[in-house]
Amino acid sequence: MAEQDVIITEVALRDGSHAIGHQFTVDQVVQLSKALDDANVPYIEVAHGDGLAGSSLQYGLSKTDEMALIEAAASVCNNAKIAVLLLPGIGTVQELKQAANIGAEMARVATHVTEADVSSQHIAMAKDLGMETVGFLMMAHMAPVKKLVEQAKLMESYGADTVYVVDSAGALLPHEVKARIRALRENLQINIGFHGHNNLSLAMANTLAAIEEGATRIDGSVRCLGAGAGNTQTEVLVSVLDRLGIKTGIDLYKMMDLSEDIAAQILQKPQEITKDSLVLGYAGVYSSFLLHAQKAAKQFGVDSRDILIELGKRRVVGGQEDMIVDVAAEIVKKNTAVM
Ligand SMILES: CC[C@H](O)CC(=O)C(=O)O
Ligand SMILES: [Mn+2]
Repeated sequence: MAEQDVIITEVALRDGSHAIGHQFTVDQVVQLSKALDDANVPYIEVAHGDGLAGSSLQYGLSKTDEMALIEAAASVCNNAKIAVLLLPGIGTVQELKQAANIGAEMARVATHVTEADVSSQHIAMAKDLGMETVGFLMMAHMAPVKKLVEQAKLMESYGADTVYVVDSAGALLPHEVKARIRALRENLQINIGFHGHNNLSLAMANTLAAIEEGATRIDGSVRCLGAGAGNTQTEVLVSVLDRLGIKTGIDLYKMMDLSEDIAAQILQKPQEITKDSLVLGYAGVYSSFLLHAQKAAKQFGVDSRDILIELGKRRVVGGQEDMIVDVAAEIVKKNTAVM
């Protein structure tokens, strides 16, 4: 029997960046990475929430240069491999090279679910750099299964070792996850992964549905330290998989301890499904939009849920963060006209 049936990537140090306004410090990253490595977590993703070079006015400025965070994480891990996320158009092959030089061993190249073709250069470069490569198809609820398969096959043809179904909005229902993973399983030769968000309280159910259909690469965030309501909670996932007899190779007690002692201290407030994170899942909006929408709601004196619902109707995708303020301003205009 294999040592691991399911391989977990811990994403708190990248996806969790959204939840804390990209304020990670070297000290936090060192503490968490060291503990995750000690708990035998195989992959730890570290980067700005929006991937390499995400630090900007558009996406939010990082407190600490992400390269310093990546280097710090790599320097304290004995077994865990450091993964980085890269969204072509935000990050470039230059940042990828830099990350590889300082210890990143896995490149996860993320595109909108219908735009896999923009990943070919970055996947090829990651392979040239000797990195393990992942194609990350975001906002997977926005494309029909056939389209998703077509896009995943493109990533496979560029050399990706794994393709992920990414439920960025936490909008997918378990039967929708099943259909997607099954179709990928039937049509691709490479590993299939799943990345969930808990906005509709379905991250665990969706993850189990994905595993049932053959996904072997799964993302989790300890203490739900991820965008929106967070991701599938890693320590809970490890417990559930253990009960199912599915091996992750992760030490459960150590995972629970680091959740309590380190991750909980990083969160500015305990992670829960709030009215706003719930609306992300309900309306199908990118989880990373949460803090931006809340900020705009405050600035314009409107209900953040109205902004998110409208963004969902307009099918706004990553990279269109400027629309959040536009929508808030339009709601004010509309409300004033009615008065
Ligand atoms: C903005 C990138 C995004 O946070 C990637 C991701 O984790 C997702 O789409 O869920
Ligand atoms: Mn995510």
